[in-house]
Amino acid sequence: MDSTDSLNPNRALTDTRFSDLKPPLSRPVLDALTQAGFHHCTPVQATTIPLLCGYKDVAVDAATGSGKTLAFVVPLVEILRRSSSPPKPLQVMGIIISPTRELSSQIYSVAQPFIATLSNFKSVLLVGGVDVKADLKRIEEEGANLLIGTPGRLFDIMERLDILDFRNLEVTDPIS
Ligand SMILES: Nc1ncnc2c1ncn2[C@@H]1O[C@H](COP(=O)(O)OP(=O)(O)OP(=O)(O)O)[C@@H](O)[C@H]1O
Repeated sequence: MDSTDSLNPNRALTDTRFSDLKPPLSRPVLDALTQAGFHHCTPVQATTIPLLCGYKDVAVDAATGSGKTLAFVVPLVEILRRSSSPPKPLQVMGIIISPTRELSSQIYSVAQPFIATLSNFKSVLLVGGVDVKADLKRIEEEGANLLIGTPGRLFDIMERLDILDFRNLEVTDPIS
């Protein structure tokens, strides 16, 4: 944490520990949070993580630095952990879209320790400024279960790579 972080008023912590949340987070995710030095939730995390873990649709508008990244990465990984078997290499289980390369890279880095708790699960960063052919080759060779990137590159990859299986993302329940 740098000196500006400790002065960041948007990141005030609540009394709620990650280990207090209901439904409870899994042990590997709690361990990854502890390892990263995160013990108490920010307000946006305390509010949204339980809702998302309960499969609610959530839209959040919160200040910069308020901890939104973990607020969606933690429930995403929790939900992925509920799957009884690891996905096939080209089975896409989730997509995180963000407007800039920098934000996508930041989300990708923050997500890694949590993604690492999933077995046989591959996340890929897909942003402009990198040779698209290299992205395609990497996906074909290593697989892609979670796509994190910017809209242009994600769309490009989806158009070019029909071997990716998006069927798991289809909405099966009407939103009420
Ligand atoms: N529960 C927590 N405890 C301590 N630090 C935290 C916690 N959650 C997030 N942080 C830290 O707060 C900082 C801001 O978090 P984050 O980048 O997720 O905010 P954000 O709301 O997504 O901001 P932005 O809108 O700029 O993307 C990061 O340095 C992150 O490591």
